[in-house]
Amino acid sequence: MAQYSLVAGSVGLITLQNPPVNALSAVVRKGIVSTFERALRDPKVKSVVICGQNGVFCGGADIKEFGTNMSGPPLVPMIHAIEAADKPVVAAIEGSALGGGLELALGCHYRIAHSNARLGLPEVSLGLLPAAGGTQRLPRLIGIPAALDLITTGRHVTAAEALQLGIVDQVTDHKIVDEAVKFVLSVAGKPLDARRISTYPCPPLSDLDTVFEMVMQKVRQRAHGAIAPIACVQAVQAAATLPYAQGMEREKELMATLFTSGQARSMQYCFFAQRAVSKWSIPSGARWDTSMPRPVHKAAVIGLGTMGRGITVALAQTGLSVVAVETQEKQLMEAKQAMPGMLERGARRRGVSLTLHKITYSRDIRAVADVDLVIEAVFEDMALKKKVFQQLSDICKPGTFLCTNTSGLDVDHLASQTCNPELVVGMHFFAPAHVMKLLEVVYGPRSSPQAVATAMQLGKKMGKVSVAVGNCRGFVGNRMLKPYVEQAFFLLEEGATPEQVDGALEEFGFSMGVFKVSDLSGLDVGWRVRMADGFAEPGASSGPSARVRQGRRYSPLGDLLCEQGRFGQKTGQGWYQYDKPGGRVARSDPWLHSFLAEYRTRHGLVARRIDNQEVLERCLYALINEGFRILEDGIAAGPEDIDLIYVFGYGWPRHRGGPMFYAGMVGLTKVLQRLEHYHQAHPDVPFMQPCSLLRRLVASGSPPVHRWREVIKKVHSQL
Ligand SMILES: CC/C=C\C/C=C/C(=O)SCCNC(=O)CCNC(=O)[C@H](O)C(C)(C)COP(=O)(O)OP(=O)(O)OC[C@H]1O[C@@H](n2cnc3c(N)ncnc32)[C@H](O)[C@@H]1OP(=O)(O)O
Repeated sequence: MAQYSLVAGSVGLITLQNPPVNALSAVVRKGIVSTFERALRDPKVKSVVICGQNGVFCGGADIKEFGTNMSGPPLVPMIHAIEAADKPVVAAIEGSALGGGLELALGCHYRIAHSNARLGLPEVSLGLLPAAGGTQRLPRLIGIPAALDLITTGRHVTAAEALQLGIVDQVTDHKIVDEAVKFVLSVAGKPLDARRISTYPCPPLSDLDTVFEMVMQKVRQRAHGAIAPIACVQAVQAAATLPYAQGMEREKELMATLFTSGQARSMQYCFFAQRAVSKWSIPSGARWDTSMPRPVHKAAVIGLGTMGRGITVALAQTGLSVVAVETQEKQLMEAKQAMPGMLERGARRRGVSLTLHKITYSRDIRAVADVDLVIEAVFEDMALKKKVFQQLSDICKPGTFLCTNTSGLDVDHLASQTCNPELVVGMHFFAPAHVMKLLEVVYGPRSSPQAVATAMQLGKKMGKVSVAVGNCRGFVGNRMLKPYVEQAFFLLEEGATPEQVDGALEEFGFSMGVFKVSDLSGLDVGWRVRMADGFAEPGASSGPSARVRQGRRYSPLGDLLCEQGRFGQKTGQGWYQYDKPGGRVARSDPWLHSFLAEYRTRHGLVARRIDNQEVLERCLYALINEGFRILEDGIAAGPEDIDLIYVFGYGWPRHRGGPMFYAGMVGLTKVLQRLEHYHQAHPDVPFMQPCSLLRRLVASGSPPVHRWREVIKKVHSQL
């Protein structure tokens, strides 16, 4: 609702009240309309201030209302009425003014912000555009280039930047309502015509067509198939080329298309999924709201390779004291040299100034004796990690949490090396660890609720999307990756090329196809794992049984490339070729194509024409099927956990909502049928055998994704 009061004798104060973010629900809109009419009617009232309760102006339209029969007064006429008023209206902004919240403020005649405020039009990240006049008013106020930047990226700006851009008229450190009242009294009686943004002409820009062409090209490239950023550009183009009223019509038209698109549904699902996974619960019964995290003031990182450096930077950026340990002199020196640059670039990326970081370096693991939490990030080798955990257990003060950054080794086995296994959890970061948003927090059967809560909270502090997952080989993300990569290899054997497979996946929306990712992360990483698992053996990749391992179909293609020293970007050759070792631009490699042709001949395989539909179905449905197994095994608590892991850690396009949500969009019956079809065609590929949870969901009438947990609960209760 909206509360009304009269202050300073002549100012009508409207306070938005809808905790926690004062979203513009139907009741709030109704409240604004009625209180505003009251203020206009009251002859005592000479001006109006609009603010939000509890330190937040407004988090925008109520996202929960989208997809329902929206009732109550619509935003656009409400904002027009505010702008048209003949009494001055000031928006008093503190906390957030986002989406519809900022659009409401843009309808006011003046805007004052507290220095803590963050403003933005983030609708694009919900698959929408700012359709309450935002695409028409913002370019008129701050010019086309700046408006395009804010609207197409959805980025939030600080009060200081908002002032610089001209979005707000004043920034204050004092109480926002007091300042706004003072301000509105000072402008009483001044003409308002020049304060109505909708009447402004769009600031002229030379060579408008070229500007929009270039922006559109850039936005399309970044969008990976998402339609909202493109609609945002089109709406701003309307602001630049049409009178306001026609521009508003165009905004409405474009919004209508987005609003009903599957993409908007997917992205809004991701928004709520992100909040849902922070409310974690694990099979032991421990939960986010009953498990108290312990404060972490000082942390340590063991091992300063690529991952260790990134983790150290991510910890230091949160203001923690960090002890960085590396036993090898050369690696330590390199890390010391690299870290300041990483911190500087990180500050620039986050738009904050570089502060003094408290990192101390040591070659001696005993330097971690007094820290609250250690993250081990040494080479991915169980024997080495075991040794480190034994040492840590001896050295660290009682109660220190011991975390491992393993990407798939048994966390419980590491815990068993220590005197206090309840203090051990996995903290699986993704490279580069100071940039990538995902963190898998891996609990073992003995991890204490406090250890899980502490790792989850530390992740949040580091700005990560932290997802609690159970302990199994590869956890969630890497476990699902295995069948996906396996299918990609099989497709090459059957006639596809890396370019075709990657092209199909990139067209689907992945920022990089599976083979480009493999080249980037290094083919040797998977090779080492396959060797440890007894799949890849030197010499076994070319014999008559090369394509069968442990009774199932196997492709030794990756092993063969590694045997040739083709490790990807780092060696300048992998599935593609690069201009030099460390090169980044993938080029098609004729050698690889002849190698594939020879390989097929050697194994009596006849290349066939494979269409992109088959590429997508085989790679994605194999991955999704494993996702269902993970849910069935209780390794992930719900589909949201899996979806966020894929969106934030594996480049799954957000506008497709994550693999499990996508399966629901495609239709579970169809996914099941296609898996059955492919399993029949490839009975020696166990990953294609449909998971029983998927069958169960289909048998239960394919409920929507938010109801899967009920079915999963039933399955677990019957075990
Ligand atoms: C018909 C349409 C016409 C016009 C176009 C207008 C469109 C819009 O305005 S779309 C909405 C645009 N706004 C946003 O995208 C902002 C979304 N919210 C946030 O970014 C953040 O919540 C925040 C920065 C405002 C606050 O962050 P934080 O303090 O970290 O809190 P949480 O994110 O955990 O949120 C707390 C709580 O509030 C719920 N919530 C937040 N924003 C909205 C919203 N706009 N509508 C509905 N609910 C919202 C969020 O889900 C959390 O709920 P739970 O506690 O139940 O998890």
